[in-house]
Amino acid sequence: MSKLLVKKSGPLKGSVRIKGAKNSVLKLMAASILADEPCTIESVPELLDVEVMITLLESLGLRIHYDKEAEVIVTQPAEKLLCEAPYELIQKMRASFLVMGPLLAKKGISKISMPGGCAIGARPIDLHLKGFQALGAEVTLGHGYIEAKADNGLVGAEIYLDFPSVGATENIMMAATMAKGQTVIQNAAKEPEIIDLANFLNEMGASVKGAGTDTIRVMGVEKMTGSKHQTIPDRIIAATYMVAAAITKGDITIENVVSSHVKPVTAKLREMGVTVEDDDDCIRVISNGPLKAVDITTLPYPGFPTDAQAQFMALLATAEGTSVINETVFENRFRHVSEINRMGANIKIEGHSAVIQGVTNLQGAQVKATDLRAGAALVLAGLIAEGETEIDEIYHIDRGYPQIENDLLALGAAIKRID
Ligand SMILES: CC(=O)N[C@H]1[C@@H](OP(=O)(O)OP(=O)(O)OC[C@H]2O[C@@H](n3ccc(=O)[nH]c3=O)[C@H](O)[C@@H]2O)O[C@H](CO)[C@@H](O)[C@@H]1O
Ligand SMILES: C=C(OP(=O)(O)O)C(=O)O
Repeated sequence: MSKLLVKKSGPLKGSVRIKGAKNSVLKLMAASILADEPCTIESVPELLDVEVMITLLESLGLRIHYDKEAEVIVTQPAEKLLCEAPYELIQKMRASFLVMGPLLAKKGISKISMPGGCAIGARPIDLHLKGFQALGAEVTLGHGYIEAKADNGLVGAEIYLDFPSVGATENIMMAATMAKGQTVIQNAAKEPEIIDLANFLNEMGASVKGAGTDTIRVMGVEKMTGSKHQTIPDRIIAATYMVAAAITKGDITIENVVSSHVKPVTAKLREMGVTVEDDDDCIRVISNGPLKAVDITTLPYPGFPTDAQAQFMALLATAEGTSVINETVFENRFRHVSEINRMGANIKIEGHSAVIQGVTNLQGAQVKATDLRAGAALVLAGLIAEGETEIDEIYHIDRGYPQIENDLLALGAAIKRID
């Protein structure tokens, strides 16, 4: 199994270009199920999760061509679209569940393995299912599978989400594209990835209005065509490299980023005493003084992203003073705490909060990535820890960072992958 070896690296310097967002591209790929014609998706990063989605779509009958060099995926509609997604694929990646909405819209039936909990929490799918039921689907559970069926097709409805779930908003939005009449999703998630998906759906002939606000209106259409779409840049990878600059007292320019997507991250770095210069699509992060402790509460967008929480935990581990991180999005997203503490940090968990007492330095240790962003946090901590840090179970990191070591090497980090 591969590992990453990270050595104390000194200030990282230079520029890095951000690739397409994992959390957007997986949904765009799922949405291509709806099209009667080929779809072209650009800026597709080379990630494990993308491979899983390709396998899943192929298992449903779509034909996929992925040009990794050009970062382009072309999807061809299935001659006979199947509607069942097995456990093997769903358990590998939660975003697999996002094929349910499009399948239901297109075929009137879909049978998907129930996704289990994962390293960051139980992650139920009740809001997705309530949405499908409101659209007229009959939902049954049995033998570990969820079957949703609408013999006479879906019918538009008003749906209020108890929580602005990203996945539920996306799944319901896709299901509603071909329902009869209008669907209104209230308390919808407002993440940039939702807007990207809505734009793609509209380019395919759907009528989705209000994405990016808390009320999304979808007017059903009869048919969806092909489309060509460029994926938005990955705001969480951008945030990770912003932290890399801050933690190593470096100077990194991040290119191909939408600055407004990382505002909460920029604000927290500035509060810590880091200089952040931002243009619309480029951010320079310069860090040379001491880092101040700050408090952070994760929230749905435009709040501070839970997907950047672990990386900030690594950063705050050596800030001056005591910081508190409140995790409000997932109920169990602190598994990285014990790993960062193995490196000499002083972090205590109190319910949904982590109290971080800054220490003067970290020490390299053998640690393991417990989930994707936890892994990224350990890489960041390894960059400033005395000696060498050996990170195991890095397949988690490969789910969401295309060859993280190459980006960091180019910025001057001492990092290598070993088998
Ligand atoms: C592939 C992808 O895009 N993943 C992102 C997506 O995950 P995902 O779409 O799974 O996240 P959600 O916004 O749905 O989940 C947020 C919270 O709502 C709860 N919930 C969700 C659905 C539901 O039916 N019932 C329910 O209780 C979840 O357990 C969690 O506590 O948004 C999260 C929140 O920004 C990010 O951390 C993930 O990186
Ligand atoms: C939690 C994440 O992804 P997923 O929802 O695919 O587990 C993430 O991207 O940080």
